[in-house]
Amino acid sequence: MKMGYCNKMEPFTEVWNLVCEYCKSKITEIAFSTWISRIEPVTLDFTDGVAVLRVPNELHRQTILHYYNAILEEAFRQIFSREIQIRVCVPGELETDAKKEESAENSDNYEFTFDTYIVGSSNKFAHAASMAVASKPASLYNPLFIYGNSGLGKTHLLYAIRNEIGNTDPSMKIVYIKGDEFTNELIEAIRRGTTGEFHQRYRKADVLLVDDIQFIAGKDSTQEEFFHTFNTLYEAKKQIVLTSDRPPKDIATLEERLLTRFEWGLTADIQPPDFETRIAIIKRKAELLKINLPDNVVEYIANRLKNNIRQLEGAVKKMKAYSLLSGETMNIQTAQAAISDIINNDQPTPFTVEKIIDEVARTFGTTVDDIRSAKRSANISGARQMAMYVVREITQMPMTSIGKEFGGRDHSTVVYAIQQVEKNIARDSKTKATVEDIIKNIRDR
Ligand SMILES: Nc1ncnc2c1ncn2[C@@H]1O[C@H](COP(=O)(O)OP(=O)(O)OP(=O)(O)O)[C@@H](O)[C@H]1O
Repeated sequence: MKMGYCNKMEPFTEVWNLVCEYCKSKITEIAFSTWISRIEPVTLDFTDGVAVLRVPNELHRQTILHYYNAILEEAFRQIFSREIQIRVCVPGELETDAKKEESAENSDNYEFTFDTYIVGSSNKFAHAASMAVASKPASLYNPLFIYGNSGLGKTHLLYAIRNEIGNTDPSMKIVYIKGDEFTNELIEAIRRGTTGEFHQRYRKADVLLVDDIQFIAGKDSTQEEFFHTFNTLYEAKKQIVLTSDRPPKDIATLEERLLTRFEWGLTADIQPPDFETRIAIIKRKAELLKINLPDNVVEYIANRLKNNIRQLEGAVKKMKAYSLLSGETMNIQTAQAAISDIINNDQPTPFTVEKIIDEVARTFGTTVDDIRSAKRSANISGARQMAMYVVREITQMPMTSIGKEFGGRDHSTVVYAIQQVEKNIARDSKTKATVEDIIKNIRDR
């Protein structure tokens, strides 16, 4: 049996019917109906000699690969008198699926707007203030300082402000930046001698939105730069919105002059959502992801994930993924699995020496390479001593191993460095605050 063919068939139903006929003649009816009849033909590519088949789940894939691969290849050989290799995929794996997923994703990736923000007692003040700022930039609260723990919707509000202002007045120059990126960009600009461009970018904004401003604290040149940016914008009556995980007064190494400025406008906090708000959020996320969650499942999730909206959203997404991949229904068992995945994934990542040196480098306005190098300028030596101290504090690594991490320095150098930092901590509160902020930033990152 031979067929004329073009290079790629998508899907290849006719050919597939022939393959099925062949298999039926070789295996039992039960085996056929259990395994072969549930295969979906996806593409047949003659150039590569590959047939892609889709099966409902991983177990099915493994069975086909182990027990039916040979017979399927034989069927193709009979039909085309040539070798065709079989590739078996499960839903979600293929490009076509990727595209479908992408469009589904896009609907998942709903925009961070005021429309998609659920308001409850825990966030209504921050929400109202953000709406006010978005409707009349720089006339009501300037700066607006929003703070709250991770995953409670600070970034969502910043984006909502950006979207709202951008839609109302597309001519507005809106700049969004994260505090640590601001630091990185500044260090880079100083290194390349392009600070002029850096100033322009931020000081010419109509609206400046800085997420996680706490990351600039303790970093002298960044704070200096931000101070001037702030003043320029404020005096030109431009809107500034800042977010942080703490209120200004709790950012230990924030310069006094910045602290005062951050409190000039309005400070609004976001607390963890109450039960009703959690229920509303889960339902809304499920609706946006186009999945149907029974009320008992919604309540089950709301009773277990209380402090972080990102996790609530993660649970709903996980449930959708389970249902797409294995056709599982939305019940308490699936919710249980989704939640335990999230809680397990939520374990803090271990502190690596790299991560620690990176944060210290940022704080001192230098680089990881410099800290690990033999350079001896005061700032780099100070950063190196601090990095050794923090590595010891966090990891309890032996001194000799710490030495190796810092360009092969010996035990006594590490001991000396740590003693120096200890002395500084004892005699000035700024060093102590710097250490605390560095450790907190490493944890939060
Ligand atoms: N009130 C809300 N209504 C709807 N979705 C929300 C709400 N609050 C947070 N979310 C969603 O939760 C997720 C986490 O929110 P977001 O990233 O804004 O948190 P964050 O406070 O900026 O956290 P981090 O400090 O870790 O950056 C986002 O997907 C956001 O859309």
